[in-house]
Amino acid sequence: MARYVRIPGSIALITLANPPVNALSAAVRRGITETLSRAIADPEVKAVVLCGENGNFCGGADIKEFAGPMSGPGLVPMIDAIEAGEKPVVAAIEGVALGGGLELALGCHYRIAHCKARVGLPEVTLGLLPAAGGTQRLPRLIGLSAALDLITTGRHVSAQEALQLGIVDRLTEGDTLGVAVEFAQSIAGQPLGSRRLSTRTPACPADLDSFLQGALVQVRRRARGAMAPEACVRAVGAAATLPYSQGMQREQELMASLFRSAQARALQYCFFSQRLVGRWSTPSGARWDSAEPRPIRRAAVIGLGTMGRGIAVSLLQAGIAVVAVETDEQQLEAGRRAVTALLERRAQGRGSEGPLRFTTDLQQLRQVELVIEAVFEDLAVKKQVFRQLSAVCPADTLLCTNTSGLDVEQLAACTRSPELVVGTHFFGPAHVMKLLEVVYGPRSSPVAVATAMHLGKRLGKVSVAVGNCPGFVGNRMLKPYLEQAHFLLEEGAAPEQVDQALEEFGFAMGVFRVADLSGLDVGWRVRKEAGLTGPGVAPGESPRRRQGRRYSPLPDLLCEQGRLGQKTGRGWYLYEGPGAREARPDPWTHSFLQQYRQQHGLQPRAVPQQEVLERCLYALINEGFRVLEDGIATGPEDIDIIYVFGYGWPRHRGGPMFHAGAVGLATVLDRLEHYHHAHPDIPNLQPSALLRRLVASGNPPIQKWREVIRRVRSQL
Ligand SMILES: CC(C)(COP(=O)(O)OP(=O)(O)OC[C@H]1O[C@@H](n2cnc3c(N)ncnc32)[C@H](O)[C@@H]1OP(=O)(O)O)[C@@H](O)C(=O)NCCC(=O)NCCSC(=O)/C=C/CCCCCCCCCCCCC(=O)O
Repeated sequence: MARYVRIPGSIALITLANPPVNALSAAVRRGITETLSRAIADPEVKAVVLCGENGNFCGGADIKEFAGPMSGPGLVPMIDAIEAGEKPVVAAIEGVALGGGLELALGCHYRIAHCKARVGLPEVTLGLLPAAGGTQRLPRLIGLSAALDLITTGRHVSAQEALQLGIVDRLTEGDTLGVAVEFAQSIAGQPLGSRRLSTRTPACPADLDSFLQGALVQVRRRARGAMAPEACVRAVGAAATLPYSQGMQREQELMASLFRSAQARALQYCFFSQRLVGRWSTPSGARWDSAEPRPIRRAAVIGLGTMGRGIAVSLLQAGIAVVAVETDEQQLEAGRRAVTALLERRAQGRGSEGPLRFTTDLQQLRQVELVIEAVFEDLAVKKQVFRQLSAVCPADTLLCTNTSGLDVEQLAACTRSPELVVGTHFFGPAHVMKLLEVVYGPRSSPVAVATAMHLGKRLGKVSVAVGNCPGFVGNRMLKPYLEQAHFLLEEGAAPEQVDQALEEFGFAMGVFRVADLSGLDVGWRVRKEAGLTGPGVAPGESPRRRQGRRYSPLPDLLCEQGRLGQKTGRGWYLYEGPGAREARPDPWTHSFLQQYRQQHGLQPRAVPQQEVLERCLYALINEGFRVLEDGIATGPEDIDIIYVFGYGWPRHRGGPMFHAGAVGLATVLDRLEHYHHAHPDIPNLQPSALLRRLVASGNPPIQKWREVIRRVRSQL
């Protein structure tokens, strides 16, 4: 797992060989330890070059090993041995040097990188810290402040920035290995002194205490409730205040507190799930490894509202030529201005966008290979657009809809080639948010799904393939969550109390603050169309019952009052004025709720925080199990990735389905049974068959759920 070659000029070349990213598995660590001893023992060898196979230096410790007992040589003594050796070791960095990979390079005496390489210490994103000396050596190399930034964000740094920061000594545009070997020859025999980073003193800000205090406040704000960023600050702080060996001890202690934590497990699950969702399949047998995506060079976006603008920007930034279409000149002009402004704002340092054209003429779509419709969320309007598109575009054009939950199959039915219709559900702002739900209908062809999934990847999104049903995965599960939040208000809770419980759980914003931000009229329109409120409601129907089940008209009543959220300066909360962002609890809302409860004979009670969390989250999770039963998502990982990337679910809690497993499926079942017993008129609280089956199967680990799901589906 590490190859050793003697090359002319007294250089030993050690190559990490564990494709695809040369992760530091036990075998690789053993290989490095053995080959290094060999180089040190060989009197002919004057210097060593360390590189990685396959165009990658090293992607870090082998994350798969973290789940089991760690064995084999430790990373820390291995890296210490490199640094302490009397022969210079040069790291030749191509591709990535991440995590333990960069720590390994920091143990080397020199670092030479290819200009396209990336380096970083992303351990924090896995719920860990760089515990192979990274928190102690990096501050000694680039100063405390820069090291803290890299270690607490885990961001990847380009080779150019790495050179500026002083992480690497030299860049090359050509043959990295050749340059490193030549360099190694040139420095052989020179004293190593301060090239050993552990011997240096880190450069620190003048007021260290308040600097570290500020850093703690900042990381707490950024990732509410996450343990690893705080531990990173403390470990880097130790580099500033303790001698190297004691700092290393502190680093190990802090790592031990994270290593087996539930948060680290959740974050590592997210890492692998993000990759797993790329290996999609559909019930009709289409698969990621057999369906060939079509190349997309020219696309069109229909509708330049907020979503359409973001989608156009996203396509352009991926180098795809875009025809942007609006219905009339005025809307087109507004769209043009908005898209141009977005591009200008994002252009700094880029400027490799595809060409952009604006038009009101659908005939201009004859040359495009893919169209994304992003018009008003109204089935009749969208159907009309699809009919027109089908008439104008070549028959083999892929037609995508950016609906957030309407029936993709009904749109497909309006076209000549229904097999080339899929949903591409972007999340706003579409040029920023990472999630793309790719929705296949019963007739979507493998090539259509593959092309949309591949397009998502090109746009830098995490794409998840899901089946067609109202709301797809994300919005379908959101419905029971929102519903519980409204019921809790009826029963005595205040919006800020519900939000506080959810924010303490880790959401950046609670449900009511999100509703105010997105606009309460969005859901109002959907409920009107569904006949739940407005003129479609049967006369004489009780305001608190719809279609035989409990219903809360609270959000409808707010909309009727013109309280649409931030844009009107009032919603569930009160704002300084229309468009202002700071939400303040509103006495009006409190007295409105009081009157509402009186009017409906509801006795308010103190709702415990635990109940807020359980009812909102378990109702959402229960719907997740139904989504799995129905085959709308293939596995729990699809749901979790959708929620982490699209709905602000705290990543360190792994996603709703992972959370259910972490709490214990039997507990979730028990609490749902309890709440359903108390509220028999809320069908969403009735535990799903799959949840029952998983509990009966002995609460298997989430990686084994798919087997149970297959059995349940085959029986349903
Ligand atoms: C940028 C990447 C490297 C590459 O991206 P890309 O080209 O897009 O490819 P991917 O699809 O992402 O990856 C390809 C496959 O490779 C797998 N992969 C990638 N990286 C790793 C890895 N590090 N380990 C294992 N496998 C990896 C990936 O899963 C893909 O396979 P598949 O499709 O899933 O099958 C990108 O991959 C990337 O970003 N990788 C992760 C980089 C990273 O985060 N590195 C940091 C890893 S953590 C680390 O390095 C830690 C170092 C310090 C450890 C010290 C350990 C000491 C233990 C002490 C224990 C103390 C307490 C003990 C107490 C107790 O026992 O109880």
